[in-house]
Amino acid sequence: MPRVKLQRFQDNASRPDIIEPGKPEYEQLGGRWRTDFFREPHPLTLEVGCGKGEYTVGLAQRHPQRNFLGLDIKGERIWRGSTRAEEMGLTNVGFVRMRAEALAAQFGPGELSEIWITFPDPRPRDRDIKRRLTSPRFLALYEQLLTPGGLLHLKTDNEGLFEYTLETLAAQPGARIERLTRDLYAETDPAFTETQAIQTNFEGKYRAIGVPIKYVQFRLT
Ligand SMILES: C[S@@+](CC[C@H](N)C(=O)[O-])C[C@H]1O[C@@H](n2cnc3c(N)ncnc32)[C@H](O)[C@@H]1O
Repeated sequence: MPRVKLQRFQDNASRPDIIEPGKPEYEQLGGRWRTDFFREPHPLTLEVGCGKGEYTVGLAQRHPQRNFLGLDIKGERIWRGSTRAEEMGLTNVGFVRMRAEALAAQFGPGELSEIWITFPDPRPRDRDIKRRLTSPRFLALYEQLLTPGGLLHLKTDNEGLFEYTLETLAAQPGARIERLTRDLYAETDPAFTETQAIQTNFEGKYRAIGVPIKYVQFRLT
């Protein structure tokens, strides 16, 4: 393994803001994240597939009265988010290295106030539908972990995944779409201002080449 990567993994192992396999808190904080992990027991927002954590850190900076967790399977990406949060002196942000499939082992029922799904891998092949982060299997998981009426947000460049998600929501009893746009940055409605304010790494790349960003905000209950 390259030396820099190894060093980052070692950093992750000693950072209290990162929960990952091998640490005593891993899969032990369910129902207690707000009180036992964060400094203040504020409402908790989770970003699934946070990559380098720009969005989680950006949200945490804008909302000091809330707590934010970025989740990703890649330790090196999480290291970047954690490093940025540390440089900014943020105390309302953390990261967890795990697969989203195992969410129910990490969080208690109703523990999350909001979930962001930002530029998930589109998984276009039929045999990978189950792995899409907005497939019925994942929506059922999110519903279990969200407070009743909790908000979900999807941002994506990918038309196929976006339309798939809308079809899935239409077939989901109780699901309600609150806001929807197929071109977020063309919107002048102030309802979208907050969502335009922070960009993920992938979002910046797609915007730079003129790909419209799709966004939907919804509730499952
Ligand atoms: C296309 S990148 C987007 C990263 C970031 N959200 C952004 O917009 O810049 C997708 C991210 O999701 C993570 N990921 C994909 N499948 C995952 C899974 N099942 N559980 C956790 N993370 C996953 C990948 O490691 C990657 O960092």
